Amino acid sequence: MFLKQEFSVDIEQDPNNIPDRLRSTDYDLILLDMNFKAGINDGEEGFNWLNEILKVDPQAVVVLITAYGEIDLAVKAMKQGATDFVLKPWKNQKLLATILSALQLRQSKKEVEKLKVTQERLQDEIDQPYYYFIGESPAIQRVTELIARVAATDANILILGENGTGKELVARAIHRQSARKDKVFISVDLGAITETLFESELFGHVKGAFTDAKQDKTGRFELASHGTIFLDEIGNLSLPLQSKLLTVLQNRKIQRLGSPKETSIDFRLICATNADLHQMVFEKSFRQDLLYRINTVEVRIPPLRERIEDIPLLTNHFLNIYTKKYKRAGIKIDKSVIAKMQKYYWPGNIRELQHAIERAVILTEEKVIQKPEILISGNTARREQHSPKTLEEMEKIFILQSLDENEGNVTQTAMALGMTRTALYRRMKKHGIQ
Ligand SMILES: Nc1ncnc2c1ncn2[C@@H]1O[C@H](COP(=O)(O)OP(=O)(O)OP(=O)(O)O)[C@@H](O)[C@H]1O
Repeated sequence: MFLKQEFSVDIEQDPNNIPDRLRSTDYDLILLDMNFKAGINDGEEGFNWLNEILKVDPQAVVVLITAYGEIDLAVKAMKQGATDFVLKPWKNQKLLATILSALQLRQSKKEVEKLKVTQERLQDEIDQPYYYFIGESPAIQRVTELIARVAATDANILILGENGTGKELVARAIHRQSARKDKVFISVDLGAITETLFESELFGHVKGAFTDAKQDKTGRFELASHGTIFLDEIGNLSLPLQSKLLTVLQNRKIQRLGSPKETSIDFRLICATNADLHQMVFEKSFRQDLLYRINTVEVRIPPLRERIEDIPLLTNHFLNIYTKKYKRAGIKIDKSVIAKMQKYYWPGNIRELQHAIERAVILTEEKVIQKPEILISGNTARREQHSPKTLEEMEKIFILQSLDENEGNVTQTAMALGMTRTALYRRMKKHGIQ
């Protein structure tokens, strides 16, 4: 009755029900009597139940209470994992003080648990090889400048681009240049989370919230506290999940599944998608209010085929990485092969280029790779599937095609195009063609 004035209290008369109760409810503290059978007062039962409790929840905070107290018993209790020991008859104020300090311990244990998970995430981050965002093309320069400008603000960012264009890399670059750089960067692939696990993954749950919820779980938003949360493939969210996410973004509060408590969270939001969200809004498959909430600034990353000037640079970058990794120092790629690579469509963008180079480094027996087949599987004419949007782009493609037909011979290409070699070189330089 006394404790009920301060706390929410469940009373259990039969200790045999303890394990079931612990599995279904997350108790902050257990006040455990030591003798349950008439005539037996050696406290052994109390010790047995203490062990059972700690088996179910090693983090449990248990205060033992008994009328038959001796120092020895108290010492034994603490050794076996009890948090404190209270003697009957108790003094209310003393009992309250004991309980409050035990609750503080419980809070600290929870904090430690959360920090452990955050620490693991940070370690994952540190273990990630740090790849610089490489590119000199005007298109990429514009992206780099935009990153620098928006990173310092806390604005919500939406990164748009085809698969493999470097959206996650850009998100990490924004985080690294922001005031939150010393805090955690949490990446969530929404495309990989099932509908049923969405809430539990993102917002967390408390023990017993559903059948498999055996432990409390910290959600990704809570983990991202004071840091950055990166929601990849946001275009894959179903409409009901979009509403749930919107509520969190509006209130900046989360509620763990099964918990009545709301927790305020401070995070910076970066989203990415390869889908055309504006079109999806038009088709009513993406909520307009959610789009407005996430796209304070939009960063568009152009596909690789629209910045072929970067191909030699990226090729060198990945060659460096993989020749080191596979101990194949000295492998080079012939210029003619690079020219062919610049004509390829690269549907998988930089990720495809990266994998192509890794594969080539593993497979090649030559010091200088002369055969484009080892790098590009498709036929280079696939570029034609992509219709140029500007005159500039058309000119570039035309020059590349002509160079291809003339097997890279600049004099013959210039003749075929009806221009001088110098004029052709000037144009090739402008378009970043090697
Ligand atoms: N400009 C770049 N410089 C160096 N490496 C890059 C660049 N852009 C992308 N990469 C590399 O290409 C790979 C794919 O990049 P990332 O995962 O960021 O792409 P994404 O657009 O997020 O892909 P998806 O849409 O499939 O999630 C990564 O290994 C990344 O390091």
